[in-house]
Amino acid sequence: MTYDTIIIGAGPGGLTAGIYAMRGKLNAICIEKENAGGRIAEAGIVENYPGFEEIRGFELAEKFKNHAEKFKLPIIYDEVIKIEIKEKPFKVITKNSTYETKTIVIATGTRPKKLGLNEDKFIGKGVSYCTMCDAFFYLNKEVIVIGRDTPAIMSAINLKDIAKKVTVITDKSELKAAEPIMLDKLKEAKNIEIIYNAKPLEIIGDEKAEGVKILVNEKEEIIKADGIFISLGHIPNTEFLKDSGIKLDKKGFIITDKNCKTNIEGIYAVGDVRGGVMQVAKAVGDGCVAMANIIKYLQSLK
Ligand SMILES: Cc1cc2nc3c(=O)[nH]c(=O)nc-3n(C[C@H](O)[C@H](O)[C@H](O)COP(=O)(O)OP(=O)(O)OC[C@H]3O[C@@H](n4cnc5c(N)ncnc54)[C@H](O)[C@@H]3O)c2cc1C
Repeated sequence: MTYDTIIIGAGPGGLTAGIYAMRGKLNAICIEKENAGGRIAEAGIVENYPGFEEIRGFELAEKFKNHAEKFKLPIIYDEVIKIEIKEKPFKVITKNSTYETKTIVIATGTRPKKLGLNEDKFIGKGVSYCTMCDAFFYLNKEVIVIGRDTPAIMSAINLKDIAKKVTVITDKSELKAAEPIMLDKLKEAKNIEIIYNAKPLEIIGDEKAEGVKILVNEKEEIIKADGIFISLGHIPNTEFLKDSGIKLDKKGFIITDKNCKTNIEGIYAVGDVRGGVMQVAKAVGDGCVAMANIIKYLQSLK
């Protein structure tokens, strides 16, 4: 069987594309390797997705999944390991099967670059990878940003007007910014302190993160804070596209046009995997735009 469309990834972007596909009466499936709902399930409270003044991340993820299921989007739990697009129909190859399709939506999101220390047990308990999402929980409190260059600078700038104090810990001897104006903002802020050449050794705390142990000037030190933001950047989940022919930028994000179309006719990318702003509202908007264009494209084939 050849599907009209296969959506890879069941996060907010993929599930929105799925809802539009089912309402457009396409023969569609969505393939998800972990949990339908995507990364928003990792968020504590979400306060910036319109229509929901305050909702827990996992509840919003569940709502996206239930909404797609209401329109009978089939979600297949499997991991896509390769796509073959040189000939039509395209082939989507998973660990367990091979599917044929006229169009593809890539909605595989990103994963955060990790510190590689003991941070996993503190996620949602004082450790976050997302200032845009979680800064407000540290209103008038002290926070640490661990990172390098633009991601760390952006996090510190996002936090400086909310937190009482921001301590940036970096293992570099300087921070390089994508735009020099960012460095001006960093220097102007009276509540940002930067500790250079500092190697993070361990997040400290029992139930909740309480600070970071660092090695600086050959001495171990503990920097205490109410919250810790890890800002080392994001890694797009695009390894399975290696050698596929789909154009990626130098960081591995998928290059698209304003309609979310990749360099290949019939193949679209939505949400975080396109880079730029990484928020649910954008992923949902992309899912809608991509599927509306796929529906037009499929009609043009008739
Ligand atoms: C802790 C945290 C808090 C956040 N808070 C907010 C917030 O308050 N507000 C906000 O707007 N945004 C927030 N975000 C960001 C938001 O979660 C993302 O912008 C959004 O989930 C992106 O949706 P997406 O569909 O592009 O990708 P994702 O949600 O990342 O979904 C991608 C899906 O693809 C699947 N997948 C990946 N590779 C494959 C493969 N090879 N085969 C099959 N499936 C695959 C993944 O398992 C995943 O389910 C937060 C993120 C985090 C981590």
